[in-house]
Amino acid sequence: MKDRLDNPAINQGYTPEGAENGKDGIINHKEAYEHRRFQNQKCPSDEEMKGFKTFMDNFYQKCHKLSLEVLRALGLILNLPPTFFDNYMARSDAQFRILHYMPVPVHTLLSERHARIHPHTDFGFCTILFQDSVGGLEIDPFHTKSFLPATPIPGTCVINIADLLQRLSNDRLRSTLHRVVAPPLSEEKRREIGEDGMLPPRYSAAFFVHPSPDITIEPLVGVDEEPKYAPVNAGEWRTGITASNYALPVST
Ligand SMILES: O=C(O)CCC(=O)C(=O)O
Ligand SMILES: [Fe+2]
Repeated sequence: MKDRLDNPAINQGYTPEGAENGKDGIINHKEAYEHRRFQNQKCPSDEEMKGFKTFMDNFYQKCHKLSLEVLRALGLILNLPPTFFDNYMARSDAQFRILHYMPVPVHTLLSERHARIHPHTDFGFCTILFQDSVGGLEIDPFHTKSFLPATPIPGTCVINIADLLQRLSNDRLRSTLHRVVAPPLSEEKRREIGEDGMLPPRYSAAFFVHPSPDITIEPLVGVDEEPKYAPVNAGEWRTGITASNYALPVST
């Protein structure tokens, strides 16, 4: 398919169900489209989908602005000056992902080998997550395999810390382990769906905030504090993990 995401260095386009599964062997039931700031060669044109690119570009800009404010707020917690993230974010090219989790048989999603999205941490700075009212998103704040529902609250979004902020903050901020599984169902809903019925679809949108690709992420340490992580180049980090998630060669 011409619109398919196939280049981890660009990480833009459409991903069908089954193309991105967990390394833990968990099968993911989702499809997604990724939009970028500077490169959108695989975005459907106005002839193919009228107004889609304009809508995505506009929403993207709003999320980009919000991401700068979120980072400023997180910087306050870390005692960093308000301009600290300016250079980190000057050439930021976040990945805006829209997700469709298709209807799936209840018994499939309740089996351990299946999920809407397997347990993982995101790997940029942080993620701004918008979810519909269906539910099923869960977080494991202390990485103890004890997942709690992140129940949808109308008019709000979820902010997840991701791996590069954990590294930069030398573990002061912790990357959020999360997954999407079957939503909690009332007895009545369970009866209505039945043992062999289908769970309703779920829609969400994730804005993955990544720093400028040329930046080095090196832990900020105090006097007498040891860095827990080696420095990494943000662009190589992103391309490497994307290639591994989609089982694509790095050099395509
Ligand atoms: O759909 C969601 O709520 C979560 C999506 C997610 O975690 C991801 O795409 O990395
Ligand atoms: Fe995620």
